[in-house]
Amino acid sequence: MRSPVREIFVSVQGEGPYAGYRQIFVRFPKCNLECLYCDTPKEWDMSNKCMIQITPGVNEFKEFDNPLSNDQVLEIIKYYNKIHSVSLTGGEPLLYARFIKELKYSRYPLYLESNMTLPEGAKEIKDIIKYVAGDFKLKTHCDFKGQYEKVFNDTARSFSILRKSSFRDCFCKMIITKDDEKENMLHALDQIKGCLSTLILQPVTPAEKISEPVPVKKVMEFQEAAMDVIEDVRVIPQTHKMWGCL
Ligand SMILES: C[S@@+](CC[C@H](N)C(=O)[O-])C[C@H]1O[C@@H](n2cnc3c(N)ncnc32)[C@H](O)[C@@H]1O
Ligand SMILES: Nc1nc2[nH]cc(C(=O)O)c2c(=O)[nH]1
Ligand code: SF4
Ligand SMILES: [Mg+2]
Repeated sequence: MRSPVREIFVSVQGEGPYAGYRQIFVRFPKCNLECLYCDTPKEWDMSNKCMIQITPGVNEFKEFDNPLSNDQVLEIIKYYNKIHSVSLTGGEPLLYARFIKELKYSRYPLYLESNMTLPEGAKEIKDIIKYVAGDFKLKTHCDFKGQYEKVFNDTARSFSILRKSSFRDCFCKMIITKDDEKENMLHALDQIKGCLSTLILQPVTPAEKISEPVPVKKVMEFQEAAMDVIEDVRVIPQTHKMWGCL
């Protein structure tokens, strides 16, 4: 099987409870959502090459023709040493669940970075993902075109499918902007609390369409309220942006 891949590189995980671990990032193109704060470019067509990093930390890339086969991706993964896990990200990796299923013989464990809105994709890959970094998008994060209730329910279903188990860790990242309301965060958390090891409150990094940061007081209030629901609630901003790694 083949899939378009935007880029493959080695970096240090910058978000959530695994921040600091050395990972391979496999970034798929395209997404089913358009979050206002998204820091990943959207434009993509099949004439784009897949950019493969040669040396970790160095911005030199080899170009591969798209789409890539599973075997090619597995070979590229094998090429890098001393890796904690392979972050499957995007865009939205669950759009490529059938392709990801064929990466089960990866040299390193698979770490899914997902918006969790595609439960059918979640079902396909639930047995091969060791780490789930799942976002729960709140109402203000994009234009849900009147469909937020469906997105909300699909997200809760995906968390239930990919819940923590003896084999798998599952945590949730909620991006917090100045416009988010505590009640919406708590309503979301209530649906998924039994599926998680940890809730990460990730203050938005100001981007093109969201230029203002979230006030510290707001984040502290969100954390305090969330701790009534689950024990482990941490505030961790995107750390890779601080030192300029990919
Ligand atoms: C680019 S997304 C790709 C994976 C998947 N589509 C998702 O949204 O989880 C990776 C992570 O970056 C986060 N992110 C993107 N832009 C951000 C920003 N401006 N501030 C904080 N987090 C951001 C997303 O919320 C998500 O947790
Ligand atoms: N260093 C680093 N950490 C990350 N954690 C999640 C990322 C993503 O874009 O999915 C990301 C990323 O792009 N870079
Ligand atoms: S779901 Fe992820 S990739 Fe898609 S727009 Fe939102 S942050 Fe960007
Ligand atoms: Mg990123």
